[in-house]
Amino acid sequence: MEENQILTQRAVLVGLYQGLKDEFDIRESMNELAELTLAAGAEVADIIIQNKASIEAATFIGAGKVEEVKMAIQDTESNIVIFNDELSGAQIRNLENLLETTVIDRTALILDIFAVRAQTKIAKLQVELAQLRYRASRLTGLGASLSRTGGGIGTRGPGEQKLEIDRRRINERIDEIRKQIKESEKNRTVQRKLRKKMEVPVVALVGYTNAGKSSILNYFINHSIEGEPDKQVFEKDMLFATLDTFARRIVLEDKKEFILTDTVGFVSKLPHSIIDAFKATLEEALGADILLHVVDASNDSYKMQMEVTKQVLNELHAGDKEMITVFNKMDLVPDKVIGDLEESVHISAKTGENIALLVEKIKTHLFSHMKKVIFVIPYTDGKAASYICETYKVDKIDHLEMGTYIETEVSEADYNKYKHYLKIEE
Ligand SMILES: Nc1nc2c(ncn2[C@@H]2O[C@H](COP(=O)(O)OP(=O)(O)OP(=O)(O)O)[C@@H](O)[C@H]2O)c(=O)[nH]1
Ligand SMILES: [Mg+2]
Repeated sequence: MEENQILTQRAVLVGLYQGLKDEFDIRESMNELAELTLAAGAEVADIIIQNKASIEAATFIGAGKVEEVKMAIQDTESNIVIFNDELSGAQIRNLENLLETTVIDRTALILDIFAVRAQTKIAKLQVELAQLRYRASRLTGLGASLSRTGGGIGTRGPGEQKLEIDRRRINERIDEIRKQIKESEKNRTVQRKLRKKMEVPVVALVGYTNAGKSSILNYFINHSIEGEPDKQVFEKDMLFATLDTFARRIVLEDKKEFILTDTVGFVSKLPHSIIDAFKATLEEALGADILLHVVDASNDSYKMQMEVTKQVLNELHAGDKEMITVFNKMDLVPDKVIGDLEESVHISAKTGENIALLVEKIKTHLFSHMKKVIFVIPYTDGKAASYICETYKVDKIDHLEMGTYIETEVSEADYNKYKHYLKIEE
């Protein structure tokens, strides 16, 4: 029953822009809204755009446009209207009364996709948190919508406690989820500390949804010399295929290793509630030593997508992190002159083109400061010897008369700190 209802959902999309200069932007934005609608499992029946200098307080679009939308609903036998901008609770209620059908906004649509895609416990909690926040801020107007049941966009959620709960219960649930998220964060922090201690550097893939982040991670997993090919991550040609941060250990041919993490993709007008709810996991990923900003070079809107990614990174205070821009899907771009940034590389996760170059760049960033050393540490400084052994990958260790002999590679800071123990060449 429910499946059927989802399949037969037909949507009229409505967008508003102000002034001529935004005309191109609104088309880009509406195309994306159409893709999001498809990703949520509904069909797009019609797209209606209004150019209007000011927003109508009660109905967002003007009265004439409301009539036009109503006609479109009837003509196309649609049963949902999706607005490209965030609506207030009152606007949704007014529009639902006038249009006599379900009205949702872009935020609710994105939240809905997230609700369906969330797999792990933490992702489910984060999505529920975002949904509850969205609902809490619209309680006054959302009377009809809140009691909607029966499946379809706008009614799906990870928990069963999503409908007909009043503000107090919503707040209670928000507190409860926050606690649970914090609890699982504690475990992650322990893991992160462990990693830091092992000095395995971390590289994070970030970027617009569908850019190819998971495909790049899978390519690295396949080519890691201590491979765990069964640990491939999910990649698919759809928006928001990845909702969880996955981390995989990658070992390069020269035995240098790093952790590569995949993250949730970004999209324009990514709801604040989502950024907020995913902040904890995103911030963890963004604590990486370097970010790979993955761009779908074959997408006409790639410049806008790069801008959006940068904005979201700024919002997460990761805007000035070390970053390599990775133009991906170059196999689909016929003339290969695209965004020539200084720290950029043009690859294809599909053909493997230029991945070797990307690896070189990653290595330069992660390991160029490392120094090959031979220490002989006297037994009186056992602390230093055990620190070196715990922190770095030791190539050779021996117990000589004068002390512990260690061959390894250390950071510049530790090189300076322990240089008095360097083995003196004879
Ligand atoms: N032709 C081509 N397709 C690619 C390339 N890299 C990825 N794709 C395809 O692009 C689609 C999206 O790839 P994903 O790796 O899932 O993208 P993502 O960035 O992880 O997307 P989200 O998880 O949704 O944020 C898939 O269908 C991939 O097969 C590439 O280099 N060339
Ligand atoms: Mg992905």
